[in-house]
Parts: sequence; C-alpha cells; structure tokens
Amino acid sequence: MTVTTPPPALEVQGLRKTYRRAFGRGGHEALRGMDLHVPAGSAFGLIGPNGAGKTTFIKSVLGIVRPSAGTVRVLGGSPEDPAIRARIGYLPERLHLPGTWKSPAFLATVARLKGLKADAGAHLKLLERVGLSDAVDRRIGGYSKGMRQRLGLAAALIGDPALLVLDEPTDGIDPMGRLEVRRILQEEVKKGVTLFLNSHLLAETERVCDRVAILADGRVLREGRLDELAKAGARWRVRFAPGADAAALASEGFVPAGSAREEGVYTVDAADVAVLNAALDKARSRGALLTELKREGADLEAVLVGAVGGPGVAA
Ligand SMILES: Nc1ncnc2c1ncn2[C@@H]1O[C@H](COP(=O)(O)OP(=O)(O)OP(=O)(O)O)[C@@H](O)[C@H]1O
Repeated sequence: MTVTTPPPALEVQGLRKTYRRAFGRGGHEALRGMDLHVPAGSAFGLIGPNGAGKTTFIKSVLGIVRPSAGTVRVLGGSPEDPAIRARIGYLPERLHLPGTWKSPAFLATVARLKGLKADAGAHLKLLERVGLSDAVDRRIGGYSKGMRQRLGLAAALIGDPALLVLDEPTDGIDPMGRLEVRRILQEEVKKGVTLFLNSHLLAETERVCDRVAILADGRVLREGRLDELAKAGARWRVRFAPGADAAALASEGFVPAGSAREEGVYTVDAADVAVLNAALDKARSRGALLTELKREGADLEAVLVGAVGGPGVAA
C-alpha cells in the first residue's frame, strides 16, 4: 500500500511585498523575503509586533494582495486557482458585513461565491455551532462585535475547508465565547483541517496552536513547534539560602522573583543545562548557596520577547 503524504498547507519562499507610494516615490517593504512551511493538519500561529507584516502575509497567500517577489503554494496549488480558493475558509481582520441582511442570507451568498450550493439546513447548523441560533431573524447591522466575529467564523467554515485562515478570530468575543471558538477550532484540527491563526492574544495562540512563527519587520525570526521554542527559552526559578548577595547575583543574570516573604528567590534564563550550571557556578563563587531549583519553561510571551526584544511587542 502506498501512503501519499498531502502537500504542505502553505509553502512560501522568498516572499516580498512592497507597497508602492503614489507617483512612484519609493515604497514600503512590508515583507522582506519570507520563507514559511505550514505542514498539512497543523495548527499554526503567526505572531509578531504591530506592523510586522502578518496581515500582508495572509493576504498574499490568499491571492488578495499580489506579492512583489517570491513563490506561494497553497494546498499544493496556486492561491489564484478558484478550485484551491474554494478549499480555504478565511476570516479577515476587518469583516465587512451587509447590515440590512440576516445571517442565513449572508451565508447563502458566501456559499455561492465559493461556487457551492447554498444549503439552508447546513447553514443553520453552522449558525448554531457558533452560538448564533437565537439571532438568525435579526438584521446583521444590530449584531455586537462578538456576534459579527461569530458570523465571520461561520462563513469561514462553509463548505468544510481544508485550510482555515483566521485573522484575529476572537477579536471582540467575551471569555466564554472565546472558549467556544477555541473548542470549534480544536474540533476542526482534530478532523484534519489545517489552521493558520493570526492573533494578538498569545494565550489564545498558545492554547490552540502546536507550531508558531514569529514575524518582525517582514521577516520570520523564529519558527517551530511551540514546545521546542518554549524549551529553547527556558526559565529557571532558583532559591538561595538567606544572606546571598543580591547585587552580585543580579550582575550574573539572576532576577529577584519572589514576594517580600520569599527572600532569596530568583529567576534566571538559560537556553540549556550547561548555561544554567555556568550561571549557578558563578552564583556559588560569589557565596550564594542553592537550596531549590525548578524549571519554569518559557511562555509564548517570553519566546516572543526573546526573539523580538523589549517591551510592547505582545502583538
Ligand atoms: N495598503 C497598504 N499600503 C501601504 N502600506 C501598507 C498597506 N497595508 C499595510 N501597510 C504597511 O505594511 C506594514 C505591515 O502591515 P500589516 O498590516 O501587514 O502588519 P500586521 O503585522 O498585520 O500589523 P497589526 O498587528 O498591527 O495588524 C505596516 O508598516 C503597514 O503600515
């Protein structure tokens, strides 16, 4: 029996996008040679500071924005091929909805635009799935921001797409709603759908995705499995016996971490055990006596700050 591996859900090489200014006066380079490989069936998160190029990237792989250079393959084909497009569910960052319509009519139109037959029963089920069954008789114009997002998600799910590209899917959705959306996304991934998520909410990305890429200034700085990236940026919590010289420890990279009652508790960042032991040796050579050591691991925020640097990057 031969097992055929599906093509990567997304494959991008040397992707560049320069937004031209009016009258040919130079331009702004939003993507500066991006390479990315998104395996089929993965739950992939794209994170990075404001203006990093995340939305430009998504629009390029969907054929909405024409790249200045580079190659893009989506589900093994061209993003401009209607047959490929029909297999993608997309939730844009800014969703334009017809305010005077009701949601079933909107979903019927989305289905037709995707070249599918409008299936009223299936659409009602989708609206129920995203928690909108009580709102089907209301005009979309009266929906809250969270309800609009839910409707956008229902539209993205039409036709059982193989790839879901979601730009800030939980924007405006309350915590309980986020939980529901996360459950829906996890169900889709379990079915074998590839999820490509762009979210400002790192906790959201962390809970849903198994791989992430960090984009900054139009380039991918880091990419990989979430657990591997977190391991690489490992943080350790250490406790020294009372009387340790705080200033000496600070100069060796130990940051006070405990509350006032927890004297002697510090964190230290060390990529591997050799680096950790070198830091501990330095601490001991300055008279500090280790009493406790615990791995904290890095959360996604720490990984992002480690890659991009500085505060104010949690975008
Ligand atoms: N249509 C456009 N014309 C000119 N410049 C643009 C256009 N769209 C985006 N840019 C610029 O390209 C860069 C990348 O923007 P993009 O929206 O892709 O970033 P982003 O990572 O999605 O940001 P955010 O997290 O703030 O949504 C920014 O400097 C932005 O100002």
